[in-house]
Amino acid sequence: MDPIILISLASVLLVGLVLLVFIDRKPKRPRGIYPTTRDANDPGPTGTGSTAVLDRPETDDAGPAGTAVAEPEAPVAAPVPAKDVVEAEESTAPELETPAPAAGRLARLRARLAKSNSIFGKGLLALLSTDNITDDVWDEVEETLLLADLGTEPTMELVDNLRERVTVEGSRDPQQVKAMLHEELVKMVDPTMDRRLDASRKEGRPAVMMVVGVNGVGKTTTVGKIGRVLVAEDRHVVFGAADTFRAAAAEQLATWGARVGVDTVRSYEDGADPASVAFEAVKTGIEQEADVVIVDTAGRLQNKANLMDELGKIKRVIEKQAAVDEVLLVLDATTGQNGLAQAKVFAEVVNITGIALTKLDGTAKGGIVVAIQRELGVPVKLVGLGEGPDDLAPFNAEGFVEALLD
Ligand SMILES: Nc1nc2c(ncn2[C@@H]2O[C@H](COP(=O)(O)OP(=O)(O)OP(=O)(O)O)[C@@H](O)[C@H]2O)c(=O)[nH]1
Repeated sequence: MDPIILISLASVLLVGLVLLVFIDRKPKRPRGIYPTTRDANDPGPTGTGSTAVLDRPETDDAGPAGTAVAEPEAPVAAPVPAKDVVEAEESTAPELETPAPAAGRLARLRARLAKSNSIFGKGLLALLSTDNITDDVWDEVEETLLLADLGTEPTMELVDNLRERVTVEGSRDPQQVKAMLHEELVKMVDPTMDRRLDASRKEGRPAVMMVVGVNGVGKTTTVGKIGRVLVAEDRHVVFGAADTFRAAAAEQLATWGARVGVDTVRSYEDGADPASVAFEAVKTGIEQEADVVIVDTAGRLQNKANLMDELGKIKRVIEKQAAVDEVLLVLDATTGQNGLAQAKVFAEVVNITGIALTKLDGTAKGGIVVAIQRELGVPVKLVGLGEGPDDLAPFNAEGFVEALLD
C-alpha cells in the first residue's frame, strides 16, 4: 500500500482514539468555593451546597445543591424526609454508648480542677493562715488573685472583704480561715445565677441552642459533650453542623452524635450556607419532636465583621421557625483576659445566654469565671475539664469553690 495512504490511515486512527478518551472522561465536579482547610479569615461563603441528615442514603433525588438562604425569604434547602432520620438512628443503634450522668460530674472532675488551680485555692489558704498578716501578705493575696485572672475590680473587692473579716474575726485557725475564704469566694462566683441549660420543649417545639466562639476554643467538642449530658438525662437531641468553614467539623460532630444515637444534620458540600444547615437542623428537630436542637457554628474572629454578620444571619434564619432559646459562648480558659475581649464583641452580635468555659483543666486561671460573669452579666453554665467525652460538667458555685480549696 502507498505509504502516504498508510500514514493518513494511522493519523485518522490516532485522532479517533484521542477523541474517545476525552468523550469517555466524566466532567470534573465543580470545586467548592473554598479549599478544604479554610480559616476564619476567609470571607463568608456565598452559599452553595445541600443539606442532609447524617447517613442519608444516596439517591438521585437527594435534593439540589445551592441552598443559599436569601433573606428575608425562607431557605430553599431540600426538605429532609423524616424516614431518613430514623434510618440514621437505627444504623448507629448497636454501638451506642451510655454517657456518664450529669449529676455529680463536677465532684468527679474536682481533682483536675484542684490540680490546675492549686495556686489559687491552696496558695490563698496558706497566705491567710500565717500568724501575722502584714501588708506584704495582703499584696501577695492580691497578686495571687490577679494571676488567677479574677480581674482587677473583683480582686480589690475580695481583698477588702477578707481584710475586714480578718480584722473583725481575728482568727488564724486554718479551719476558720478556710470557711471564711470559702464563703467570700462563693459570693464572688455568685450562687444566685440561673445556670440551667434551656433544653426542654416549649410551645410544642424543641428548644434551640446555638454554640458560638472563636477558632479552636472547643465548640464542636463542647456540642458533642453537651449532647451526651442531655442524652444521659433522656432527652432527644438533634445536632446541626453549621460549621461549614472547617471541612472536618461536620464529620467530627456526626461522630460525637453517632456514639450516643444523636442525629446530625449536615451538609456534604464545601461552602454550604451555614444558615441553611441550621434551618434544616431545626426543621428536623421539629419533625422528630426532639427536646433540643444544638447548632454548632464555625469559629470566627471577633474582628471580622462579615463573619460576625453571618452569625446574626444564622440566628435570624433559625428564628423563621423557632426562637433561639440559648446562645452558648464557648471560651477557652487558657486565653484568660483575651477571652473577655472576644466575649464582648460576640455579645454585641448575638444575645449570649450562657458561657461554656473549656480547658479549665489546663490552666491556673480559674478566677476567669468571676471576671467573665461580671463583665458580661451572663452565667458560666458549663466547664470543660478534659478531652474525654464526659469531661464537661454543669457548673455550680459551691462545687467550684470547694474544688479550689480542696
Ligand atoms: N484539655 C481540654 N481540651 C479540650 C477541652 N475542650 C476541648 N478541648 C480540645 O480543644 C481542641 C479544639 O476543639 P474543637 O472542638 O475542635 O474546637 P472548635 O472551637 O470547634 O474549633 P474550630 O471549629 O476550628 O473553631 C480539641 O483538641 C479538643 O479536644 C477541655 O475542656 N479540656
